[in-house]
Parts: sequence; C-alpha cells; structure tokens
Amino acid sequence: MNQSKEQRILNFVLQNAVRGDPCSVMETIDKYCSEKEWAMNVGDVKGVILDKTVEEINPKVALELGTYCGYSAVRIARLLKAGSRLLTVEFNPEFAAIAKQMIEFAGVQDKVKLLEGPSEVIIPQLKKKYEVDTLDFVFLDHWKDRYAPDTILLQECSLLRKGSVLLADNIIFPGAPEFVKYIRNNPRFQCRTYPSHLEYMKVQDAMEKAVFLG
Ligand SMILES: O=C(NCCCCc1cc2cnccc2s1)c1cc(-c2ccc(F)cc2)cc(O)c1O
Ligand SMILES: [Mg+2]
Repeated sequence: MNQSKEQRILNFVLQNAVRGDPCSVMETIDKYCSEKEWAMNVGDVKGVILDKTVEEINPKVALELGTYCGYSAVRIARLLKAGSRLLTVEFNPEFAAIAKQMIEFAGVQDKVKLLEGPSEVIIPQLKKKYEVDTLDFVFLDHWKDRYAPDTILLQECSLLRKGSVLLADNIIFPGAPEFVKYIRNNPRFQCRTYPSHLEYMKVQDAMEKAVFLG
C-alpha cells in the first residue's frame, strides 16, 4: 500500500533531521514541503508570527486545534517554559499517529499532550478530563468553519479568562469569513490582523490575533 504524503514527510524528518532538535525538525519539514510536496503546515513565514505571539504571552496552558503532522505543535512547544503544556487536538487518526512520532522525534513530548477527536467533543472535556482551568493561548488551525463556533464554545465552557489570546491561521486563504465577522464585531475581543503569505506559496494569507477582554 503506497505511503501517504504525511508519512513521506515524517520519513524525510526521521532520515534528515536531528533527533531532539525542534528547530531541525521544523527546518526539515519546511524544506520538504517547499521543495517536494506542499502541505498545510503553518510554515516558516507565518510561523514567525506564531513564535512572536507565543513568546509575548509565555503561556502556561496552550491549546492547538488542528495538529496535522505536528509542525506547529513542535514550533509552539519549543518555546514553552518548564511546567507549561500544550494540548493539541487532531481529528484524523492517521495524522495523529504521524504527529505523535514527529513530536517525540523533536523531543518535546513532555510538554505536549495530543488529543484525538473533534473539537466540539474535546473542548467540553478540557476542564474535568484534562484538568484545565483556563487557557492562556489558543491556536486555531482546524476546519475554518469551526473557528467561530469553537470560539463560542470556549467561552461557554469558561475556558477563556481576561487576557486569553486566540491566534487564527488562514483567515484569507482558505479563509474563515464567519470567524472574522464574529470576532471583529465582538466587543469582548480586541483584534489585530497580521497579513502574511500562505505556507510555501506566493499567495496572500493572514493570521488574526484576538485578545479576550473578559
Ligand atoms: O484545512 C486546513 N486545515 C484544517 C485541517 C482540518 C482537519 C481538522 C479538523 C478538526 C476538527 N476538530 C479537531 C481537530 C481537527 S483537525 C488548511 C488548509 C489549507 C489549504 C488547503 C488547500 C489550499 F489550496 C490552500 C490552503 C492551508 C492551511 O494552513 C490549513 O490549515
Ligand atoms: Mg493552517
């Protein structure tokens, strides 16, 4: 049975990156996906916006919706201080299996908990099952039509506190129009748009940062 693109990306990392070195894993994925096969990692350009946001917040508890191959989980986890943790949610079991291996190879497995399932099921479990009080940072990179409903669900589950920061990928391409409409007109969020480019392409994209005002 021939390999998936995601398996080929993992194999390229296992063969070319340095075990235990998150930057080496990120660079190797970026090299493969810009030179050989495009894939929907946040990538090296938008990745800098993600880095700056994480460094500014220095989250104790971070949530990522949309793990894929684990590129942004490695990117976020490498910046987390001792005792901080990232919960990352993936819906597709094949992708989750790849991401698990990617996270372990990068050596950030002690900071990352990979949860499998749809966001609307996992989010309501975060408090009781995963011992979350509130989230300091949320990276939205899953189904674009789930960004708005899941932002509402996070509020309903009292998972946001004054100052919690959401960062959403792809608000231009593929686009998340309902989320943009919801968040920018909502007095409970302070929003800022970061124009950028789609991963590995000369296509316009952007990320939206939204601070919950409580
Ligand atoms: O769809 C994208 N990401 C979402 C994958 C959804 C899987 C999940 C659903 C779900 C539900 N619950 C919990 C966890 C999860 S994970 C995506 C797509 C493009 C793209 C695609 C074609 C193209 F031509 C140009 C760009 C670029 C991107 O940066 C993306 O992020
Ligand atoms: Mg994305």
